[in-house]
Amino acid sequence: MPTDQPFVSSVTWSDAINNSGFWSSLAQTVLPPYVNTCRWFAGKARPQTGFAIQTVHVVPLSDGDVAYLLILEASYANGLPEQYLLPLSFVSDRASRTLPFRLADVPEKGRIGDATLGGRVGTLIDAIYDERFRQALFGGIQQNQTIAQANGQLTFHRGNGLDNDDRLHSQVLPVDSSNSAMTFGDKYFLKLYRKLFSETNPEVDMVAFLTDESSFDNIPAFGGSIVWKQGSTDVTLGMMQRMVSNDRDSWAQTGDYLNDFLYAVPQRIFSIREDVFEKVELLARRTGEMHCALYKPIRDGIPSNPDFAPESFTPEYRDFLIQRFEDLLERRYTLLIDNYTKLDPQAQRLAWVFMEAREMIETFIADFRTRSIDSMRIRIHGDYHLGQVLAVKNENNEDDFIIIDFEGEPESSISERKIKHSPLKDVAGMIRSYHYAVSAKLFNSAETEELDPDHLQRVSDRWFYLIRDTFLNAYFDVFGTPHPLFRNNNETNFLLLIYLLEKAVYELGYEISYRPSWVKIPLKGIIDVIREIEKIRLSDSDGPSDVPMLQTGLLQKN
Ligand SMILES: Nc1ncnc2c1ncn2[C@@H]1O[C@H](COP(=O)(O)OP(=O)(O)O)[C@@H](O)[C@H]1O
Ligand SMILES: O=P(O)(O)O[C@H]1O[C@H](CO)[C@@H](O[C@H]2O[C@H](CO)[C@@H](O)[C@H](O)[C@H]2O)[C@H](O)[C@H]1O
Repeated sequence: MPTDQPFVSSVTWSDAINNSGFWSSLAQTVLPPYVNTCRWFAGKARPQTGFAIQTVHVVPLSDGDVAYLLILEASYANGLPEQYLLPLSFVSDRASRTLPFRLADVPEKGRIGDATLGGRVGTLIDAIYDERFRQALFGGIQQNQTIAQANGQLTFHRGNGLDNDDRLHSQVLPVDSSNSAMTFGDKYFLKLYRKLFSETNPEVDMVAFLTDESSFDNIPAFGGSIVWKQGSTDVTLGMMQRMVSNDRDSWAQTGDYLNDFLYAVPQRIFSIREDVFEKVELLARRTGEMHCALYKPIRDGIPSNPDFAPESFTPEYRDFLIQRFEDLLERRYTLLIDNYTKLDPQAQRLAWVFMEAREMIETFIADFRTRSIDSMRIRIHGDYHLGQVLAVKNENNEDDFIIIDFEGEPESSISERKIKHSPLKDVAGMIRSYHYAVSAKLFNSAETEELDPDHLQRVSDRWFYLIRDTFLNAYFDVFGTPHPLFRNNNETNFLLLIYLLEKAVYELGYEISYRPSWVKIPLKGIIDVIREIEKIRLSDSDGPSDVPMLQTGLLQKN
């Protein structure tokens, strides 16, 4: 618990809803130190100017008690305020014996602080750890409930993936991430979104669409959602899906396969097991099938669902992508310059090549404005990598994959996340992820510590190129080319390079901020694309000719 001072108020827990003084006092005392310890709070590193409780919703519990859903506003010295969801329960010492859970089982991260409310001594906890609250959410979804609130309504929507179940035992998943997850009887998975936006979360759109309007089975079916309706604005608070019994995610699975590969490297044996290629092909097929399911062409001039109707590469989209890329580049170059001296010499060399290539990259991106592109854009996963795919057994006990987490890129706004892209953006995400997997394994393992880095780089590249090409071939086989999504190889190559570069540049910021020792991985990815751009530039007679050549000498040493 982050504060030792108990929160004392003469207001009782059940009367608190109507007492604004109670909430402002809570927001100024107990909540700031607590929220700053929470994994889901993204504002920890920003200068904060205060917290306020913007809205409080009541959630009635089965025993007559209540929990509250707080919409907490965090304000900063710079930039716009952010809204977070904080569910709150009060466990009084007196009532604790009659509850269907033990306070002692609530983990430290779920304990907000001791409190005495209306003379009752107890503990304020994050209500996700209160079984009664979890059951209230589940019951609300099952019954399509609407609970009127002072500020709008709390509405629960039942999805097509829900059966008629009796009470199912619930649990909070221990994974620490930017959201919170709970499970119901190993059958359903409910995610509560912590950072809120005044729009429907793209994950709900995507999962509901794939469940209800496609035959794509490799996602957990849509079980329902929890929405705060405020006039015409829908704020998504949570989403339920079928729970998937899984071994691990594909990142962990690929890591295991890479262990076998890694152990042979010091003996100068290059060996990839056949089943590794089979897994890569299967994942590529599932990825292609997902994109086919998201491609709903307009028939007789009428889209089946306008939100998912394919669109062309309009001038507006091109401008948006170029602007977004230029802003990203600007932010990354600044970050790189600020952190340059902290990088090791090898990373500094790679960073230098990236900095030298700025003009060439900008010209390559700008070329996107005028290049002829007839391929179409659709809604895509948007944050696709190996960690977003669960390794499962299907009903015939065969290996398969289930795709999760359709929320989109965490750095982007919700409107941006709903913009249609070429599905090659997802393909680029997965290719980058394979590059990460092999690089992280080969360059961070004791087994290869003594090996010549240039040799290791060649081995790593060889693994990556084989896997990448296996993935791409199996992916395109799903469509048969040409396809409206991939009109010709020229367009495909160009778009793939753009999205690969964008992803690697994005990752550079993620690694500088969170895992500086991994910074070389995206830098190497960026430089690989730069080399490809070079090749295109030299062979493309229509291409720009006044861009300075790269200092290729720097590229020879990785
Ligand atoms: N339907 C599901 N069934 C079982 N486990 C799931 C399901 N969805 C997600 N998970 C597990 O929960 C973790 C977090 O889910 P994810 O959707 O990635 O949430 P976040 O947006 O918080 O990262 C996943 O890595 C996976 O282990
Ligand atoms: O938390 P999210 O899944 O939304 O994604 C963020 O974190 C990811 C790391 O967990 C990060 O992914 C990068 O590292 C992965 C290996 O840990 C690798 O597989 C991905 O290809 C690479 O992009 C992701 O970029 C970030 O948004």
